[in-house]
Amino acid sequence: MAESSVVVAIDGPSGTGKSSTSKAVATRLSLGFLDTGAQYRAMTWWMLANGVDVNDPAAVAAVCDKPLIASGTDPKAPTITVDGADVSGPIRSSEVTAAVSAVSAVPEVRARITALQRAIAAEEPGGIVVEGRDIGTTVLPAADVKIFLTASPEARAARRSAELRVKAAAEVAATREALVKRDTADSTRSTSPLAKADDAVEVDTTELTLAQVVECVVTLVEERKRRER
Ligand SMILES: Nc1ncnc2c1ncn2[C@@H]1O[C@H](COP(=O)(O)OP(=O)(O)OP(=O)(O)O)[C@@H](O)[C@H]1O
Ligand SMILES: Nc1ccn([C@@H]2O[C@H](COP(=O)(O)O)[C@@H](O)[C@H]2O)c(=O)n1
Repeated sequence: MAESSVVVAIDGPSGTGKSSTSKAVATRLSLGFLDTGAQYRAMTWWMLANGVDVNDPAAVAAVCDKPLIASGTDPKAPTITVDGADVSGPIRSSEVTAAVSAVSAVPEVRARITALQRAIAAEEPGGIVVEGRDIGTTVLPAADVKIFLTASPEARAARRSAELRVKAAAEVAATREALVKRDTADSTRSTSPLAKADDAVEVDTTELTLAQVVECVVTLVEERKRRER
């Protein structure tokens, strides 16, 4: 690890705080930030916009090299574009969220997006925080620091519901069900499933505030940098 450069991989299930933590850690340590879920969402958005049957892996594989997906890595203002158009809003729609696990399970999609992620990480000379599901296991197995965030399904559903301003008990329960369903699909696909790398540090965020999680990760990164000196 070069003195001034550090690569941090943050993985975990949905709603565990990967994006919020990664952005804050990257800002604190002046590193780049990459939201890899946004890239799978961008691919999914393009498939839906172009009438591709997302439940047909062969159809998805046949066209997944067509959209030009680009990510900006400033943690204070990350961007995601498809063929030059800003898709940061549309990729968060419920249609995209419901379809993304099917698209991200297609090996050809993963091969293309993994190559893109590695290229982006390599272009950040000062280092980067990359968050997703398979960063520590597959995309950047030599990352300097690997974190696997977890939280109970109840805590995650409560966080996501607060974000979406959902209050009714039935809607919170539906949010919980949707999170668990996506985690199950992401953990059981055959190519590069959601998994903790053997050398990742697991942080259960259920009872922690976001500030506490950020502090914990910054401490782990700084300890690693000290060991390297
Ligand atoms: N430790 C925490 N305590 C309370 N709320 C948190 C905590 N961490 C994150 N949050 C909130 O939970 C919500 C989900 O966080 P975030 O989007 O960072 O999770 P994620 O793991 O990246 O989710 P996804 O994988 O679905 O994109 C956000 O509203 C965020 O502000
Ligand atoms: N490294 C990754 C990151 C994400 N995915 C897939 O994208 C979906 C959306 O991710 P969010 O973080 O935006 O919720 C996720 O459910 C996975 O299907 C992935 O496969 N690998």
